Amino acid sequence: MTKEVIKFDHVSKSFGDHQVIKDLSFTINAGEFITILGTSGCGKTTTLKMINGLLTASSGQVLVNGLDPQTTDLVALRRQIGYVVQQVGLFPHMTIADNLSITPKLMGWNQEQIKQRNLELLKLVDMDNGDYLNRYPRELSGGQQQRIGVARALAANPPIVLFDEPLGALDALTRLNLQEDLKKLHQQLNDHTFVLVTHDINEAFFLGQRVMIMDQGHIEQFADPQTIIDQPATPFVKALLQTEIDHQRIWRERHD
Ligand SMILES: Nc1ncnc2c1ncn2[C@@H]1O[C@H](COP(=O)(O)OP(=O)(O)OP(=O)(O)O)[C@@H](O)[C@H]1O
Repeated sequence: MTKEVIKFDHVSKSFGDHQVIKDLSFTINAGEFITILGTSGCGKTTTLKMINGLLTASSGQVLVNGLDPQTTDLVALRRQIGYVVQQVGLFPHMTIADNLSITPKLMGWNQEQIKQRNLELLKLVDMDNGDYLNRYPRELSGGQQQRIGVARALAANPPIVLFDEPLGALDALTRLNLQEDLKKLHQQLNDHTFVLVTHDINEAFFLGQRVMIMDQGHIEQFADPQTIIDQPATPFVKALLQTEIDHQRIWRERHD
């Protein structure tokens, strides 16, 4: 039976008199890998931040595992939701081990549990092949830092992980590798729900079991990639798909 883990019910969000999110309603089920795709400024990050309580809805209701993020305490929320951002957000003056331990410490785990979990986490993100735990973030490449960012979000094994443009700052090859690894990670974790924001159409369609296409604060289409390709719901979605077809045509013309 499918279980709803994230539910938006007629949610809107305004900053001053600028309404950024307009009457947004959707549900995400346990274990899904959802991508949110849209142009810059359409409200993707705002939507993600209303899931983990960093922003409050101006009207309507957000529910995460039946809880309202606004009225749930920080520790309970961190147990439910991991968060990975493009800027990685590792603390530069803390070792990788200490960065990974932040949430487990907050939850009162003992030293041995934390040590054990750190080793498991490095394995999960394919970084168990070197002595990374005692290094500082500046001693890792951008791709490795991003892997640690993912590991840190998974530290307390939250059932939901939110990713905000996690691969945006990486070169194309590293990005492709990490896309593959994120997909594998989701399969390996099995019942975890991933929600990933991107403006890269290929990334959205490769990773998302369902893709939420947004424009100007509302959903244009929310469906699996094949349905979107076969039956684009709106002129905006058609135009978005066309940009990708145009890119590929230009690429072929240049290289034939
Ligand atoms: N704290 C804030 N105060 C005022 N306006 C904000 C705030 N946060 C976001 N906005 C505005 O809300 C709109 C949506 O922003 P949001 O960051 O959600 O877009 P996005 O789709 O994630 O864009 P991008 O892909 O560029 O990150 C933008 O016009 C932005 O300027």
